[in-house]
Amino acid sequence: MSLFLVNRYLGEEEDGSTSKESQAQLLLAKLQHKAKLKQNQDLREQSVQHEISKKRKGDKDVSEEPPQNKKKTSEVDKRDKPVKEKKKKVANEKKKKKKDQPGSPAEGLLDTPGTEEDKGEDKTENDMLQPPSSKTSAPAGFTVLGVFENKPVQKVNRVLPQWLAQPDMIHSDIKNNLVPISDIPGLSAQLMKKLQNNGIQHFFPVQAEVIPAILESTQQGLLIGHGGYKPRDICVSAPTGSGKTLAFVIPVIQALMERVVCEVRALAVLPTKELAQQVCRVFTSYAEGTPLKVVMLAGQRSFAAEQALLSEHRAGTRRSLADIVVATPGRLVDHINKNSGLCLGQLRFLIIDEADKMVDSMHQSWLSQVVKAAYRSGSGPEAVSIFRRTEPVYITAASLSPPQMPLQKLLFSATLTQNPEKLQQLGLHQPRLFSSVHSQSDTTLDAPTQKQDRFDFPQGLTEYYVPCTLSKKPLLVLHFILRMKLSPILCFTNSRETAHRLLLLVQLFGGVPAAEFSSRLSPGERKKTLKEFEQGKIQLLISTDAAARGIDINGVKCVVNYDAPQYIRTYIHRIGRTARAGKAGLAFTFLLGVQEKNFLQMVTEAGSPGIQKQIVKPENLKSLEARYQHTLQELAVVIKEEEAK
Ligand SMILES: Nc1ncnc2c1ncn2[C@@H]1O[C@H](COP(=O)(O)OP(=O)(O)OP(=O)(O)O)[C@@H](O)[C@H]1O
Repeated sequence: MSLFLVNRYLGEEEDGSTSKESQAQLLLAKLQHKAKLKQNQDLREQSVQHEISKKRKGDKDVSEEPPQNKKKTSEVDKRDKPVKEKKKKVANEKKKKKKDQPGSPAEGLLDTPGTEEDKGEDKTENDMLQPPSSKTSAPAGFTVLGVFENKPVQKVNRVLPQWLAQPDMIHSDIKNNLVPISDIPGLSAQLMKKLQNNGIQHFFPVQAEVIPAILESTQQGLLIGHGGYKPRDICVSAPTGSGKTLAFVIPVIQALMERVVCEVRALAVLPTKELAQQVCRVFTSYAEGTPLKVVMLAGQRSFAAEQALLSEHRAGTRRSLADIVVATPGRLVDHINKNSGLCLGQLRFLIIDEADKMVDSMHQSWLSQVVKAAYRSGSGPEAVSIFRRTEPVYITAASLSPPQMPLQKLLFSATLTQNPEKLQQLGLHQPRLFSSVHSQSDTTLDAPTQKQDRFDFPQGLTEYYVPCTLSKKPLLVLHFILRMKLSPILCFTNSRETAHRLLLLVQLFGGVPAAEFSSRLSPGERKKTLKEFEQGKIQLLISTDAAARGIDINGVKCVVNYDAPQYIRTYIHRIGRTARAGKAGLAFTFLLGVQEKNFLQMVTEAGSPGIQKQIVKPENLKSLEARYQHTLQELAVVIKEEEAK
């Protein structure tokens, strides 16, 4: 039995009682009647047509009469003429009127609909070449297909992700935004005492913002994030010398200081040995008096020595000897691959300092190796405990539900990239950005005008550029140090050869304790040189970009860019070696004529508060000139001797 009754239309029902057969017959009869009526009508039309054509034939016969009869017809024509002329006149007037109308075909725009006759007469050769569509006006409310207009294409704006577009703002004015250390919740009395002993009574703005944010993510202890969720990763972009190091050292020490078992729970990765040493020193200083142990993996010691510092094996079991590891990426990867004593299975904080530089070195795939090691599940009882963790692929309710120890990334830089594609390589989890750059709070970046990222410059810095020629550059350095007494000066060159030759020249000239800092020196020699510069034994340090990033040398009054830096990031890090911690500092950049325009544009676009022109008059250099020329000759000899070696 069917579930539905399907009603079919069977024609109009005259009587509900009529059977289906009689209905069909009635329908058929109706149709036949209609067909007959149509047939009759056709026949009537045909006979009318026939009559008309017969009549026309008769007319034609008359027109084809011999000429004598034509006069008659012409008279008929004459009689008809005024009527015809009248018609023509009306038609012409119509045409004229149409031409005068704005938007008429005369202006090459749309046709107004006219009679067939009009159309035929108006058609010119040009009109015939026009595509038919352009000659037809569109009835109101309809779009004419096939008519293509040149519409301006809308510009596509790059839209920054919310977290990048709307960061937590950090004051760039250090001096007027100091926060007493006691105002920051969650710091132990022991750590506060340590800070005070190190002469720190107040936190700088970046520290006041970032320390509580990191501590908040550890409120539930180290094993589980806030509310059971994985904590948000943190990115910090703040000027050079604004105190970013303590912004991660203090909360990490605070979070780990009550740990029971020693395991590597914090790993700080830095691009150079010198920076790793510097950060390791700060960690060690604040870990003093706590059970925490800090180990550096930067190739300062032999691999075996570093191995011994990391862990020991007793009765067949591994025991970690490090809570905090500070490393360079290359050496770290070596230990991950070759040293079973390094276990990152319980890593809680991954600190990436100079993060933009570290993103650039991502081709070495150090980060993926660290993350892989951190999520490698152990084989012991850990494998089934809370310490087991799986690398989240997609964030879903299911992937977030099993509680597991979180791995939180903390990124720091003075020139953190705003390029989401670059940042994506870091695999950040719901990142939160702290930034002192105000100019890009807008959510959209106008791609063509926004050529480069904008950065915040140190508050106490004054920037100058010095127009000069190639041959006068060394003389200018001597003038700055001997006549203007701007020492200690940190002078940057673009190559280690230039650094070395400039040092030879300054040494030959005499009167200035100087040294070089580049890859020509061994790590030990570099360490010694930095120490002597800091102690004031060296007044002029001539360096490659090896000392451009992160190096914190107390009391550098002046930075000189002997060679103009090619990239804005390099410039910002170089000049950031002075004017640190809210102090004053000077930066001079020597510019050749051809470099001026591009360099000044680069610096202005990056958000420099203003770079001033400093002209050194030739007469100011005169007193040094004769000795300088003599020294140049001596230099040529010395270089020849060096090359001969
Ligand atoms: N709260 C503070 N009070 C006084 N001095 C501080 C404070 N915090 C940091 N400093 C000092 O400021 C100097 C710069 O700090 P730090 O090296 O951390 O800067 P940074 O932001 O990491 O700079 P860069 O981007 O160049 O690496 C250091 O000498 C440090 O000891």
